[in-house]
Amino acid sequence: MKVRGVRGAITVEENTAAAVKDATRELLSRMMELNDIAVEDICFILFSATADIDAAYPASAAREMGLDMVPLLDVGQMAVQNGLRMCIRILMVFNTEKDHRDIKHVYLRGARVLRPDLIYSVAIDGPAGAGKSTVARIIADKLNLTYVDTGAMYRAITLKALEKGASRTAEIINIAEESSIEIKKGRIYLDGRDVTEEIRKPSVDQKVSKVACIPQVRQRLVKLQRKMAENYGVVMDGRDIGTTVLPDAKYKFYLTADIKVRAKRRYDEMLKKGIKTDLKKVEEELAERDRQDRERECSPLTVAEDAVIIDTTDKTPEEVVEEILSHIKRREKNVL
Ligand SMILES: Nc1ncnc2c1ncn2[C@@H]1O[C@H](COP(=O)(O)OP(=O)(O)O)[C@@H](O)[C@H]1O
Ligand SMILES: Nc1ccn([C@@H]2O[C@H](COP(=O)(O)OP(=O)(O)O)[C@@H](O)[C@H]2O)c(=O)n1
Repeated sequence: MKVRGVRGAITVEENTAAAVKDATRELLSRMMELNDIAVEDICFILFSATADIDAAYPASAAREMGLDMVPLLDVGQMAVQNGLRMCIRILMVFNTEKDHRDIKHVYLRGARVLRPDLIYSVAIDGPAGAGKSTVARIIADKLNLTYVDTGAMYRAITLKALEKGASRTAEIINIAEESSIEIKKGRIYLDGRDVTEEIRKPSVDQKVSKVACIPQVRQRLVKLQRKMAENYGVVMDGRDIGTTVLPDAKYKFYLTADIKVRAKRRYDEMLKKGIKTDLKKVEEELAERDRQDRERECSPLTVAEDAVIIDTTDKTPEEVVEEILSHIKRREKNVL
């Protein structure tokens, strides 16, 4: 095992013990979760706070989280003219097998401005089967960003509506408003239940675009999606990311491919999962879903003005990833 360090920072809105402890807990949990750090792997943790924070020691929140066997030290942050105010910084040193390039440093809330080179958003939109999720996952991994599959969120609401036999718009809106949806380590949780596989069922495929047409459902999910991108650097894929969810995303891509090729990809995927189907039927369903996604009134599938369009018809996923990374590398110096 090697000894490595991970950095993090977060801002607080007010100088109260509750705000300091809340922020410290949020930051520490996120640093440990993203880097697979167990308590027994931590060597020590240093905390600093700017001079405008004196309501509580950040380390006291760590102790309350069960890190009382870990050496902890609070120090005052050096004051620099016009430096970020109300900020808590953390340096955690721990044992790991990871390469230092794979360490995910975490900058939350107002502290994002400290490392714009690490924390930015990539939006990937396009129709079904264009290859969005395949490449988004790889890109997120290579850039140390968090992958957010927004289609999975619409699918989760659709799954719950099917399970509850809810078909009226008002009932579906209610489900969207009362449900908890979380994405952790590439898996999607609906009210705490892992539904990653279930949301890919053909019955969900058939209904999801209808659910996604309901403006109130979109409002609720877009709010959650923006919150995720506010807190972490993300690669987010969907239909309206570059146009509506993250219109200020630093990078925007629109993937497309011939409908016959997209249908064949989806058909092969289903065969692999042991789902017997008919290629023509898959193509018809895909075309119908595209139609509903393009024609709906609320945030339809369109190309953002500033998106780079990539036709993946004759490209392998590796070629698409290379093309996307070549655009990003022009502006980001840390990308290999
Ligand atoms: N460029 C590509 N060439 C060939 N197959 C691909 C390509 N991109 C994705 N695939 C395959 O096509 C299927 C659909 O891709 P996916 O990434 O799920 O598309 P989307 O997220 O746009 O719906 C997957 O089985 C994936 O392995
Ligand atoms: N940002 C998004 C993402 C998905 N969706 C809807 O959710 C459906 C499923 O999205 P998905 O990305 O899982 O679909 P696939 O392309 O993977 O089949 C889409 O057909 C859209 O109707 C949306 O409206 N807006």
